[in-house]
Amino acid sequence: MHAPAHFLFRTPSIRLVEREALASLPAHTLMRRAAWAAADLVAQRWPEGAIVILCGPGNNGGDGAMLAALLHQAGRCVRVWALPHAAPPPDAAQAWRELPEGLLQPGDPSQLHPEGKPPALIVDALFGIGLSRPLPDQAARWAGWARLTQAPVLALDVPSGLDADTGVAQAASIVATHTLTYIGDKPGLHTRGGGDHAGTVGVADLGLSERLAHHAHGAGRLIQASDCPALFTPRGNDTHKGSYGTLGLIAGAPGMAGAALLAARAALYAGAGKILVGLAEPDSCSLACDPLHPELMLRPAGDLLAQAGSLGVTCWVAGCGMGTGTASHTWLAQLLTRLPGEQPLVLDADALTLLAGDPALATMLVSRHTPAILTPHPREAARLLGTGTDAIQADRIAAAQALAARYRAWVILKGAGTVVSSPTGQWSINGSGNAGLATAGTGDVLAGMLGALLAQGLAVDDAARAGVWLHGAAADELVAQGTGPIGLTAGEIAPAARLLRNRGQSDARRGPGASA
Ligand SMILES: NC(=O)C1=CN([C@@H]2O[C@H](COP(=O)(O)OP(=O)(O)OC[C@H]3O[C@@H](n4cnc5c(N)ncnc54)[C@H](OP(=O)(O)O)[C@@H]3O)[C@@H](O)[C@H]2O)[C@@H](O)CC1
Ligand SMILES: [K+]
Repeated sequence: MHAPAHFLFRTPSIRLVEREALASLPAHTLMRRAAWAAADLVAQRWPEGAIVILCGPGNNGGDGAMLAALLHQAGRCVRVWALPHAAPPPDAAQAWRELPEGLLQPGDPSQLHPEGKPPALIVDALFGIGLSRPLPDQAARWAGWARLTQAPVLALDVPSGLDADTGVAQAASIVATHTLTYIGDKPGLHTRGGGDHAGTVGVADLGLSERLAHHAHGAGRLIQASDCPALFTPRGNDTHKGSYGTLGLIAGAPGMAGAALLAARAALYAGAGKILVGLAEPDSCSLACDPLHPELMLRPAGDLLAQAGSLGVTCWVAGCGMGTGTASHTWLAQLLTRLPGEQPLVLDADALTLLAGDPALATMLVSRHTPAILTPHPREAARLLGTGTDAIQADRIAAAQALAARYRAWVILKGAGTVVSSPTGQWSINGSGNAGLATAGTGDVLAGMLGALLAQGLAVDDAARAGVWLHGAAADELVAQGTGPIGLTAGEIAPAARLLRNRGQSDARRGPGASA
């Protein structure tokens, strides 16, 4: 539970550390360390069988060539194919000089056993962090061949074709089952296409972790269970419902009551003491109570807001299926400016659309003392920034930071590898979750969970990180049980999250050694 933070570094920081190390270490040291780290991994993970290594024209190709020499010395059957390289950089040139004769193959790896056994392992050393344009046709063909073999693929540093900073993958990118990344972990391996292309990610720091630590101020973090200790703090016996907060939820316009119930039930399962649901319906509620969860208290949104002062609400969530009409606009403005005190606030879905459409609401949000949490998906983020979804997805970290700065809020940019940014631009990427979450209602569940954690007194930064991690981890738990990713339903996430919190809490009670 107390693992050190797992940092993520963008390419300029990695390049800086690489340059410092190259200047102070004997020639070729780093590439040798990179190749040794890969050779160790291959020996452990794929101890037998033939290995194909695909090399590119730069230092990533040099890593591959040096790895080939080491594996050959260890008695492994290795074949190397290389893209044309006129004048490789010095480290790579040295690696090619050291490559034993006979390993470098002419032609194309697809000619290798066309109908026969695939190699035990394909190593992708085509391109690393130096890829600056579309993959050349030959590399694209080799990547396609590697996919067809269905052999395990180990990418050195970065799967070729995947952007190490943004996770944007070219169509022809290598799809790796494993990635051994060098010096420090990289955001592009964990957001957008990173999850699909990098497989299991390991880090070889090449002895540079201390140097890299000097650059941690601009780095991000991968959110893991160990970053969310507050989720697993054991509850005291001498507590009551008031100890765990009262959540006020403004959600569920006519036809969208499901969104309100999903969010409210998720908040209940995430441990909120009391939940008041203000249904976004004009006069009276079409739903008197939730028959499955009569614990939830339902009333019209207007009534809930009018009574807010006497109800002791400790956190508000607004937006899930709330609608974007005049009444919803009024309720949102009321939430932002006219309630007694200033409780933590989560804005989702329709609340974000309203915000994007009215600068006056944005001004109210920015004027809050305590930053709110915004939970846009990429299309909502595009509306909030006045741009297109493609621009958001082209650099999700930059988009989350820009949103956080513009609205002076915590931003949770949803999607594969959810990005969290603080109002001042400190960013993290969620390390949990899977494609099962790509279904209606999961956003409502996340909003409800975040509200519940805030209502229970978590600080906004802890709640933002813990909420996204718990939501993703619950989906991972469901997949592990066979309930997804296909057909996972949003309503199943909350009970799985409850299980994880309680399991982690009882592990915490048992003390060190127990797993969350
Ligand atoms: N330096 C060190 O000590 C260490 C480095 N390490 C390793 O080096 C990797 C970075 O090496 P790198 O900078 O040489 O970049 P890399 O990814 O090999 O590719 C650049 C080459 O590809 C070319 N090129 C680019 N795009 C292209 C395209 N579409 N189509 C065709 N060509 C294209 C580009 O040509 P140019 O753009 O210059 O014309 C250049 O020749 C890093 O990921 C790690 O694996 C580790 O060993 C640790 C120690
Ligand atoms: K690579």
